[in-house]
Amino acid sequence: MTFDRDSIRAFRFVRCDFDPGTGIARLVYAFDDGPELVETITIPGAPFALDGARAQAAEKALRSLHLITGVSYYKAAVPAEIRIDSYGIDADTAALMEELYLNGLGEFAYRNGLNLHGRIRFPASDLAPAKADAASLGLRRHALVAIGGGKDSLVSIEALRAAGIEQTVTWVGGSQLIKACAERTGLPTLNIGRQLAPELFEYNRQGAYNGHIPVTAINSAIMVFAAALLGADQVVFSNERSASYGSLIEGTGEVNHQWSKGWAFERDFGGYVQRRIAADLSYYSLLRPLSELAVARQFAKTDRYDAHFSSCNRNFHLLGERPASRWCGVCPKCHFVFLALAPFMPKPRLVAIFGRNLLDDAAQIPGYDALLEFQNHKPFECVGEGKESRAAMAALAQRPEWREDAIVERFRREIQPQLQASELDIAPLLTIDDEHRVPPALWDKLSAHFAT
Ligand SMILES: CC(=O)N[C@H]1[C@@H](OP(=O)(O)OP(=O)(O)OC[C@H]2O[C@@H](n3ccc(=O)[nH]c3=O)[C@H](O)[C@@H]2O)O[C@H](CO)[C@@H](O)[C@@H]1O[C@H](C)C(=O)N[C@@H](C)C(=O)N[C@@H](CCC(=O)O)C(=O)O
Ligand SMILES: Nc1ncnc2c1ncn2[C@@H]1O[C@H](COP(=O)(O)OP(=O)(O)OP(=O)(O)O)[C@@H](O)[C@H]1O
Repeated sequence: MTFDRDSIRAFRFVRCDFDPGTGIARLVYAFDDGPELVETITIPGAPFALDGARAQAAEKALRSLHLITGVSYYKAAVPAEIRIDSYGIDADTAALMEELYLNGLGEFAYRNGLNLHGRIRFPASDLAPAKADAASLGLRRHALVAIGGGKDSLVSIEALRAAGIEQTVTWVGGSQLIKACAERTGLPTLNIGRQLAPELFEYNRQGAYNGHIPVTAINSAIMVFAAALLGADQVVFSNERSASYGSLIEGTGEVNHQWSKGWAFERDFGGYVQRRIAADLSYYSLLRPLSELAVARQFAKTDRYDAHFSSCNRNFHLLGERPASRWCGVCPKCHFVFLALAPFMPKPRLVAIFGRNLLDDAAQIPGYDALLEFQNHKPFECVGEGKESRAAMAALAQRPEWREDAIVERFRREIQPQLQASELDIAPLLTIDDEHRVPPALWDKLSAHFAT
């Protein structure tokens, strides 16, 4: 099996199918006439018996999953042509996919020196069914809540618990760390299986293009498919408002590593689900109105997960080694989460979570400079905005227990004098925004919960 990315002309969505007897969905792709690349998704709870309307919604959710998950394979060669062999799509669907592939592969394109503008064209077909609003399926009031092992989803889970919403804590893939967090919630759990086509890893070894993909969009599409099968009316993510802002790169503009965690994706995909899959299925992020710092403040309210959670992405590789402890201590996410929690937690508790004090380690100065957007741009990672890092650091600079630690002391001496004091106030960054898709009745219950 040889892979020569430059000779490939077309990426093909070959077919997708779902076996209700086993709960296995098969998503099939190919480059030109090459081997079939088969990704499988396994939804626990089979056999599934679906009536006419639910079966139709599940089929539509399966197709959108097929289209979204294709991004992992398409990126290997980014050929000029995209073909869909076994079904048609309409202009609405094509537009959503073009938006997702272009923006979700923004960091990938930047790092590979590729210009994808005008290149990604999903073929809208005349054979696609006429545009029709999706029906309501009479889904039961139940939330499938995505859990990622980090602080954000745990904040949502506790908020939904406080609001009395029935929930199933749901994750994709085989992470033991996520499993441990999910079990710690004490709530019902659902672990969805996902196996990428193994040929992709071989293609990577042979020089395929590689880089970041919009993994939150993939997890979202998987969970919407699961909700349609299981009859739940809500898919809840925990993407904060800070995720909508990318890194500002000189000469390039904004590149957002976490584009599919941002508002534009949530708005457009959530609208698509209600328009095209099921009118009573809501996809939303419960934390959209909150900044990263506001989420950190919520997380600090309980120590229930201190010994279980980790936001360090090095835990989540499919292949290769994982860090020896839950926090590697040297990556942007470790840096940021330590800093974001510090204003809201007693110092001994925070140091016990990480096993060390990252703010008293001068070797971490370059990492913190990037977070502060000082002589560097925000890292390509899931971290808060530069203004949040600067405000958190300024708050610590006033605290006797933090101000002499190496990184805080250096911030006071070298960076703070160059900044406007008015921009370093933490309070305005903790305000609740009103741009979100949280169902109004739930938001009425939760806005007070999130305000302090
Ligand atoms: C864990 C991680 O950060 N992985 C990124 C890393 O991948 P790496 O090559 O080091 O190892 P693996 O994760 O084991 O993946 C092996 C290859 O598989 C391909 N692949 C994997 C998953 C997938 O859904 N599609 C794929 O095509 C890929 O070719 C891998 O090389 O570097 C990769 C290249 O930059 C990243 O794509 C890997 O990111 C994962 C997809 C991932 O799950 N990352 C999340 C921890 C993550 O970044 N979450 C974001 C959310 C933002 C968003 O939705 O865009 C975040 O926290 O910022
Ligand atoms: N394996 C997964 N399965 C399902 N959802 C996931 C998975 N990994 C991450 N998510 C979800 O994707 C969104 C973004 O993930 P992210 O890593 O930012 O959140 P987190 O793990 O909850 O918190 P943190 O930012 O502290 O890591 C969250 O809603 C999270 O629940």
